[in-house]
Amino acid sequence: MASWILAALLSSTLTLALCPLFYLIITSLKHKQKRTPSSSNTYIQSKRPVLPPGPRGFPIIGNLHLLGDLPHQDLHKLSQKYGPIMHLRLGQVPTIVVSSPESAKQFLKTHDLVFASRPMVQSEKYMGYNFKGLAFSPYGAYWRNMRKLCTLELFTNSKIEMFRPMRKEEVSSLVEIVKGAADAHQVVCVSEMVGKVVEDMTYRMVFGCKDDRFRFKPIINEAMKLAGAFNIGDYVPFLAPFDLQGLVRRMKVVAKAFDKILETIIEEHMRDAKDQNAQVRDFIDVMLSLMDSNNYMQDIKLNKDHIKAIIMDVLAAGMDTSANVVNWALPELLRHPKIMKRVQEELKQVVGMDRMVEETDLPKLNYLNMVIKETMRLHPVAPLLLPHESTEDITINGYYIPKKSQVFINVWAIGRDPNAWLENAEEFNPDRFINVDIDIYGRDFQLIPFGSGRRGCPGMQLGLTVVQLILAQLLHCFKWELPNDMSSCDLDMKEKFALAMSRASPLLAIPTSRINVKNI
Ligand code: HEM
Repeated sequence: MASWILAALLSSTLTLALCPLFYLIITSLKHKQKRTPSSSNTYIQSKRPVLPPGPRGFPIIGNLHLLGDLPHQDLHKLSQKYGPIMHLRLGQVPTIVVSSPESAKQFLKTHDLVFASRPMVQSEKYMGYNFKGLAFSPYGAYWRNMRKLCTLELFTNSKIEMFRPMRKEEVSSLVEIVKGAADAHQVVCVSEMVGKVVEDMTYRMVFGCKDDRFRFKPIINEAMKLAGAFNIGDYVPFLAPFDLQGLVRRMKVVAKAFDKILETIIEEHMRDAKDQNAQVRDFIDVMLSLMDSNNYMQDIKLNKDHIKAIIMDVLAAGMDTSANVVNWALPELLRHPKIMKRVQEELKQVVGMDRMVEETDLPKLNYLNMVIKETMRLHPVAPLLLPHESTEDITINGYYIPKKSQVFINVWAIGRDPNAWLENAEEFNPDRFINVDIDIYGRDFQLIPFGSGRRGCPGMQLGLTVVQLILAQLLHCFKWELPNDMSSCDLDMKEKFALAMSRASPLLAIPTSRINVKNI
């Protein structure tokens, strides 16, 4: 971070003409005029709405220097000083950080419509077919149509149901591989195996198969890295043409590689669709069938680029998110053996010891579902959600929020808010949900790992089904221990920030078979 800020400063001093600098200084001064001193009371008492409190910034970079490798944690610390609605300037972009359940409700429910847009970032321009995807499209008719397409055609309950046999097959292959390792007393890389099974499930849903030609993972990993990076071109727009970090160059490489594979796959699907007996098997078939039909997509004639952009979103949004939840839950259970034992007792009661878990068992696994909630409270895979953007000036709690402010909802901080989670907010304790009516679907603002409101996750049900099934199966079929006599206190729980936050180091563990092996 520091190196590219320095690079930006140096090159801006050396290469920029005077005009943009004057413009910047004047813009900075305008921002400062709207600010008042740093006590939050002063803000509320003032008659004219003022920006929320926040740290002072430097010209050009604003407060960018305050964000390190784990920006959600840096913003959490700052919000402890400046309050639950805080203002920063990241480069030239006014940014609001929201860090309490009550204020999140104001942004995502009371004023949902005003904050339903997304900032127009370079990654989406270059890798998202010029804003044709769903996740990073600005709010408007296009986004509404694409959202309808996804919720009415792709992520429906009937589609989730249609892919149930496929999920069963994939989880059974995972169990077989782990069983092989258990029989040989081998250490397995849980993170890698879970990542692979979610990846294969996603390919089969989107493309109808998991052909080795379609190994998108390295491309998606690079795309996620680029989309999650703080790109100076987004924050100091007049520096965008210089591509100081070389990110745009890499985005173009990703876009080209992705497009080449997708073009082949879509062409193959189009050829197959000409067959009279062709069936709709996967997401591409569904979208191709909408290309020629008169449908609800007013004014939008669906073409290949729309389909490719939606596929990019589904691969990026669907794979790492679900895998990361499982990869945070298992180490928490290894660190808390009593909780692990309780989950396994529940599995024994509900499923029995002579068969594997079926999806019909999942709603009955109450304690497992509490473990998942608790995991997502402490380890939300999108700790700042995706950035929202305001479409008009608005005043909230007496604070002026300018149009085109970027808004981060810090769900990582909200999950640790001691006012919302009274007892030992930092402690992993699923029992806190016993007889407590807090759900995970966006209704209760102290727990919103899928966001809430118009931009909330449309793949939530699908993601949760995958998480529950894999976790239940791994815990039912196997006992788990840490390798090399490692104690649970030594388990590294460091985070790696990205669009989907993962563990910094992969989880290694030793499985031992737990249920009657003949029935695996
Ligand atoms: C456990 C797994 C998942 C988690 C934790 C998760 C979380 C999220 C979050 C936090 C957002 C942003 C909400 C906001 O900005 O307010 C989001 C958006 C989105 N998610 Fe998910 N997600 C998961 C699984 C999935 C799956 C499986 C899919 C699709 C296959 C998916 C598709 C999307 C899309 C398309 C958006 C953008 C929605 C929009 O901007 O309108 N997600 N997700």
